[in-house]
Amino acid sequence: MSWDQVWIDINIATMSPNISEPYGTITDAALAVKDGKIAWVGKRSELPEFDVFATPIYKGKGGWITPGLIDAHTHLVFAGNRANEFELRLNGASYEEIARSGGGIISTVNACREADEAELFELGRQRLNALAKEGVTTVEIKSGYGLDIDTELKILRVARELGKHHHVDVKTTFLGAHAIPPEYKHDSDAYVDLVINEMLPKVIAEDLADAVDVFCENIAFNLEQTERVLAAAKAAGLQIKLHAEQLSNMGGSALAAKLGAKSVDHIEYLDEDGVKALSESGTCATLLPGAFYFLRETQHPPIDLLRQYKVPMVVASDYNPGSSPLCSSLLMLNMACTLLRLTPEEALAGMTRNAAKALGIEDKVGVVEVGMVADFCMWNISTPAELAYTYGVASCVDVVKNGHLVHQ
Ligand SMILES: N=CN[C@@H](CCC(=O)O)C(=O)O
Ligand SMILES: [Zn+2]
Repeated sequence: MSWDQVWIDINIATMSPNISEPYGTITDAALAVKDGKIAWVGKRSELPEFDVFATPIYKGKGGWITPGLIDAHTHLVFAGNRANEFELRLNGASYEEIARSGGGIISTVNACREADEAELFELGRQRLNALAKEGVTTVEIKSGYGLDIDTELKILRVARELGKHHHVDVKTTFLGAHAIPPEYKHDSDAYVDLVINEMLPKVIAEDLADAVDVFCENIAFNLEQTERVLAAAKAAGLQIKLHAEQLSNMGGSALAAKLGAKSVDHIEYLDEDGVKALSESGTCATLLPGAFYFLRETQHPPIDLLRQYKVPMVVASDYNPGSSPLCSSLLMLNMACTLLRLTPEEALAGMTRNAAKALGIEDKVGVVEVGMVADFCMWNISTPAELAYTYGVASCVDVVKNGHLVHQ
């Protein structure tokens, strides 16, 4: 056998649904990489013979390999911060009150309109580095802090550039319908027209987005406006997804499911009919424990119903300056378990296999299987549950991206 690299002295949490062990585990395992793909995976004792002098061999010292982590929901290109609103909330103001009084998303919009591409790129790069150090190999980045043509395009261009200059793969999402900008305060339908008729065509012409998202909420866009944006995106051949049922039950999830959305995200107020709709359409449910924690929400997403109807659950950071200023994949695994009561295995599936599904890349990444892209992490842990159990002890010792060992 001729391989580019071989890993031994390892255990593997493959996260493959084809292996019935918890985490799709293979203990005393080996893994071989060729041409950027996983070429062989299985028991060390069954590893075919290969040229041990010509092949780099990496020894995992009994640690664990997992698929590279996938953060399927972030807003990590933004300027400024909202520490002042954190203080306001601690003095009694609610997230909705701050948004309605012109703060919230709009204050970050003002900062992003001021910032140039170089500044946004550098801020984004630092945040991407922080996620990469914790084993993230693919990230989704949304626009939505521009709310005018130039700034929305600027943010998406920066996100695309980050993907070109960083080993982490970047999937981009156009979220022009994130909030109603002050200029359209009294005519939100006209803003939706702008998003559909002027922004979206430009986004498509420059190939700046893989997907389109909307914030369907009483402080943002109603159901009819949401449907208009998502239908236009779908007609243009883009993937669709939705910020839905975060602060109230607007029925956005069922609408998104009907339109074939890849995921609905937040979903604290999702009801059983909404869960059934997700199940029928194969739409993923993205849980954002960082926002749940930081906004001190009391309404829990319907985890038991999602389990009952076998809806794939995704866990993401939602990294953003307003509702989740927490740039950490591992912290999200922990919070998904402690706050939302996922099992550590469900949480890890939510940042690997199911996250890949939410981004439409499940045929390439998200599990350690032969033929998949060689994106994986080597962890200094004694059981995969440790990834969710502990926090703050750096345990990601190696990252392999597209078959290359990353030095970070
Ligand atoms: N919910 C809407 N959008 C973001 C928050 C954005 C902000 O507050 O800046 C979210 O996913 O939580
Ligand atoms: Zn979000």
